[in-house]
Amino acid sequence: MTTTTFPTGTILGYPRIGRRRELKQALESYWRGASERAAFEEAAAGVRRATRERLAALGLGRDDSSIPESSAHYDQVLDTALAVGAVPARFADVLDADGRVDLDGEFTLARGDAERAPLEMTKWFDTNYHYLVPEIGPETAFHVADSRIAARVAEARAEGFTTRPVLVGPVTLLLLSKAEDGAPAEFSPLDRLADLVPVYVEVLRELREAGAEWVQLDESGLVSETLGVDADTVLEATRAAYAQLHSATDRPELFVATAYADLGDEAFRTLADSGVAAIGVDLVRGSAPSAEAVAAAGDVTIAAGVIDGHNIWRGDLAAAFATLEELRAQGATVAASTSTSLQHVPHDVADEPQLDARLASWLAFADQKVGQIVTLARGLTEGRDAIAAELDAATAAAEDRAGAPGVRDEKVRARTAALGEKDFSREDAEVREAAQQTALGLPVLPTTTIGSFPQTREIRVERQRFAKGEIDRETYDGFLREEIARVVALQEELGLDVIVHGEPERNDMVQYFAENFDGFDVTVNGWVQSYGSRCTRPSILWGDVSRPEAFTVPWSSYAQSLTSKPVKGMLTGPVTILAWSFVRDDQPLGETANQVALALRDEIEDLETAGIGIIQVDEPALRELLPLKQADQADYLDWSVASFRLATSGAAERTQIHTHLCYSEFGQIIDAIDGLDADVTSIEAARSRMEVVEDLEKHHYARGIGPGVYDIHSPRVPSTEEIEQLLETALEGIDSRLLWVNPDCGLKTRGYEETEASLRNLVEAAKTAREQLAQNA
Ligand code: MET
Ligand SMILES: [Zn+2]
Repeated sequence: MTTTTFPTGTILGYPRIGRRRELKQALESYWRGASERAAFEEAAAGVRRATRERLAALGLGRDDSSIPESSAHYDQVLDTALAVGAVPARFADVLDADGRVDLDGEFTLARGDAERAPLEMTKWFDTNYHYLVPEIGPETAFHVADSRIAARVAEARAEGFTTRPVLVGPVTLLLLSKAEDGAPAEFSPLDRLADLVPVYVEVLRELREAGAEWVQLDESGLVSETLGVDADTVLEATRAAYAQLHSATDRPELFVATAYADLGDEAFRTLADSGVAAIGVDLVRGSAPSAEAVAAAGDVTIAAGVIDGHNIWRGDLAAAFATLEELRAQGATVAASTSTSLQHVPHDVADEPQLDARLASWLAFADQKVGQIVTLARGLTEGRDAIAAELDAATAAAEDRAGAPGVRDEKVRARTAALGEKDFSREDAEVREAAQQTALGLPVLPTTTIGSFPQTREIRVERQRFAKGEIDRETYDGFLREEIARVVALQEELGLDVIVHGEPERNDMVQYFAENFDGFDVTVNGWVQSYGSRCTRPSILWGDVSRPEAFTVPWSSYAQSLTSKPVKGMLTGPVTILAWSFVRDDQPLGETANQVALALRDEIEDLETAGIGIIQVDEPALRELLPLKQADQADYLDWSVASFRLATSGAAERTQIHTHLCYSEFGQIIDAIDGLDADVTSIEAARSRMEVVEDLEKHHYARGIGPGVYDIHSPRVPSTEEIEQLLETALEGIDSRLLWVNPDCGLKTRGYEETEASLRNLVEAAKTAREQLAQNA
């Protein structure tokens, strides 16, 4: 057994897609068949190497386990699942005769193939990162199926580093898993803990052999109250798992990291009692363990997550250091850490030279945060005086930010202050339904799409050329209008009932709004991994928000001018704009949400005036921001639902307000969805095979609803029969008068060939279902 001390400063993880998204390029080129496996492996290794070198250059130690080995080709949950052989029966063939899985097997699980849907994807805690959901049943044969994490440790070792491998811990892995299809109703993946932990013991031995002195086991499952298992059961599982891991020989020291919410004394003590050597706590979202818990914890190291891993503000460094000193004064062994992995923030503020220098001085991306950790660690070793200059500089930046122009806009403040109850509600739903039926005259089971059409290479090229000034605004707008005309014509040819303009003018559904609202700035290189090779570039919401002028109206009205069918205007809702941006942390989110809502309300008014009869306000992130603690959820749902209603309730009765939410687990927030009071709601359902219908039925959901019948996350074309089947399932729980027929989400990541084929099948399936309904009537 090793007895190395825990590093004084560390981070829980680092962005892994590469500073210039090198891993994304490598993945997509491999998937396209444009590069060989060896070239892919080489590129992935290059990203890992660059990361280690960068972190060492920023001041983390090469050989003290402070650098996490947190890379993953596709997803860290998948990596851990593969390491312990959590491969569902429907993918049994990806295992070779020795029970091992290779790179292509990994991608089959992640992306599916012609016969099989991939593993389901869902949000990682309350972030916009999506992990692949392992499917575990009573028969899942856990075994070491893959040793890549150990291989990465060895690879680092060969390059002169002692890094700290990161795995999802056993309790969290099971909490985040779903029961495999066909498992008995009472089965819960956590039932398999006793079978799983021995495989972790083997993995730990491999890691030790590869040279790891510490291992990080991510157990954020311990902080969440939204995973459907009660706290006592989780603590009991934790006790059992870590007693066993602790008693294993030939293993690295155990660092259990938790993040995204308060760990709480009880869970902290459970971990400390089990003998783990270091515990990570999120002190941005949660509070430090109590003095008693610290005193009782013996010599466990507390990795105090004082630097926000989930947002980009430079923050109050002096307060962070004071927190560390306070813990230390209580007798704790303390290390400075980030509150979460830095995978949620971009690489480097220095990559954004276009940003206003003043704004830039308020920010810290991953590399700046590593710098802050190194500073705090130095303070812990050398004393506060040694870092006084850095602490003062951060304080000065925070003061500058508080008084900067635009951070407060009195006009915006006056408007939110004057809001009253009537600004949050519409006419009764039945009244609206009648008015809309008259205005729109849609058939039963109306077909539509979620908004975006494929963003072709051509669109991206033209956008680039416009951004670079190679073509003028008029030429670019002309190109976009042609694109819209093409997409409208295609939808008419396919026979869709409600038409969209296709969103070619938007590079991103949030950034587009950030660009057109005051109070935001956007980045150029600020990519953050969303899932697999997909990245988004969150905007920075730093000031009071307002809308200078109408901006979606010209596109929607142009589309409407081309067709007699209704065109659906397309906006992104306030909660999603907040969730997918880096949001100011100096006022309650609810206040910021209302500012965004008013800006959207202005746009809705203008769309209506321009003759747009259907307006969709997307809120795919509504579930994402749901607090992990039950005690905080009611307040969140109150302000988030209110902001949507504030945005939409100015609409006339005859205007049909749609909303769209993707990602499952709707049962948890169905009251809130109902509370949005949208006339029609489209949700993701194809991948989870319409599980959501049961929730809707139980809830007696009474307004328009479109559970997705076409999974747009993979290039697979669903057959007409398959869609008919899904519609049949939907009709078992949903009144035909309320059911809409649509894909799970927007089509922008898809190619035209598969999109056309899929939509053709969708329209065909709707037709058949309509005929059946007519026959049965
Ligand atoms: C992630 S939700 C996407 C909704 C958007 N209207 C689109 O179709 O792309
Ligand atoms: Zn969506």
